[in-house]
Amino acid sequence: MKQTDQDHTHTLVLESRTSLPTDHGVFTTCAYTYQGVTHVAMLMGEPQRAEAPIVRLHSECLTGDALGSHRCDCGDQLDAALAAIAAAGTGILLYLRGHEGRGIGLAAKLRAYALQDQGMDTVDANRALGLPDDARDYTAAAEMLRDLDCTTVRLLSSNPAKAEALTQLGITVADRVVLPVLDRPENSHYLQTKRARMRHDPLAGEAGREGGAAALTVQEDTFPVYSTLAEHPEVVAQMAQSADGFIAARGGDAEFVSGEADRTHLHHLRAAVDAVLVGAGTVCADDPQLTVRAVHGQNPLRVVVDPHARIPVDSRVLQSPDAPTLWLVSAEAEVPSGLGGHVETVRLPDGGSAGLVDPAAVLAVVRERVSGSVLVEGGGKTVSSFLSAGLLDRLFLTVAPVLIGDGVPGIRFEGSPMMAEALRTPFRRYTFGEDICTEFVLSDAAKDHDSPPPSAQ
Ligand SMILES: Nc1nc2c(ncn2[C@@H]2O[C@H](COP(=O)(O)OP(=O)(O)OP(=O)(O)O)[C@@H](O)[C@H]2O)c(=O)[nH]1
Ligand SMILES: [Zn+2]
Repeated sequence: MKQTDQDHTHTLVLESRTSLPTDHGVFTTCAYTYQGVTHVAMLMGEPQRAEAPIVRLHSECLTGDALGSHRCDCGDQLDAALAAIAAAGTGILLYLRGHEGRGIGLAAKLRAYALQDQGMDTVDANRALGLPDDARDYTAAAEMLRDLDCTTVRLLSSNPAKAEALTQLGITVADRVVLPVLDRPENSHYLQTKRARMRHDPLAGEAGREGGAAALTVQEDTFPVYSTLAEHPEVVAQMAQSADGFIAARGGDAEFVSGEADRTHLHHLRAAVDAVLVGAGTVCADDPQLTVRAVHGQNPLRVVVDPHARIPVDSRVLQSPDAPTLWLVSAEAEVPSGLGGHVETVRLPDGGSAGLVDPAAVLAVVRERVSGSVLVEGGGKTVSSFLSAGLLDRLFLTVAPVLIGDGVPGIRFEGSPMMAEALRTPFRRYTFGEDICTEFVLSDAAKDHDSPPPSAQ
């Protein structure tokens, strides 16, 4: 790295180079001054040796980055970018000062917020103040990248205008990657406006499309837990229920308790596991396909626990050959003939007089066929039976802001008479649009697989 001339305002000055330990590891940190403004470059690895290192141009946002504002997604983007660079081991984040409020400055941005409180969107608020929609300049960023010897980059951004600006300044944007940052209730209108009026890309999982100067890659590994599940065989469950604990209305109607982001999360889980398991009631009520569609990935083995062989012959798990199906029925159950070659029928060990299925026996049959993770996906009784048998390593429980009143129950188990004995485990929280997902990390094995560890209780 070269030390550039000191006193010309139009030349870039490398002021200092040091190291910064952060939540995401130790970054090499450089201060650069250009035209009187000091910016920061956060580096990991040796990006100059990479063909096209990942690079984030992060526009300063005091409210979002430092004060935790949920009005925008800047804080989440900053965190996700540093995490992505740390995960890749190589990359650069340029923290661009002077970009506050898309270049209009902090005071004007807060005035624009006040106008948004009265109903204007982010674009019209800037215009009402007589200010441009976007006044950011990326010359300093391009100069820094040149100084760092990185003139071909993979840009972490959902804004095609950033890629175009860099391209015009002589930086090759080989690819643009959308960071998986989910909308929050408070900023979803802002993010929708950016998508509708400022050409920003949709959320990961919504759609992939060609955009701007470079092709767009939607990053698939949205949360680290997906790779954990792909690497370590765990038994996990996923469930979406209303705030009052029901997975469907009285008549069985379950469309749709949770929203789009929760569905994408479910498909990520399906893609990470070798087998997805449901009870007969779920097949009868919802006729699910149990395949991976919202994200890229392989379809897992479909397992249906159905002692009385009551699922309809024309259900999709029995009819569609998109994935193999393991149909677990009792010794006495009558099974129709002529099923497709993708269906394997297996007789469960005797469940005793009550005909109750032993989750451990079910798991043993599944384990004879797959070695990776298993996802227990529904319904309430099936997930609850695996939970109370102590067989779950993790539980993802999404709660939607809806009250059903009475309906098909979600998680229900015997529980404990005293609150002190209730099940409290380390957990993580995810905001999926309007829904909140809690990941309960139940087993010691799951805790061991996690890095960083979940928050303790
Ligand atoms: N003027 C104005 N600026 C805003 C508003 N909300 C956030 N910002 C600023 O917008 C800048 C970030 O730009 P965004 O459009 O959110 O995102 P981007 O940087 O273009 O795109 P990504 O690379 O995908 O993050 C930051 O400097 C914020 O301070 C707003 O309502 N009005
Ligand atoms: Zn912001």
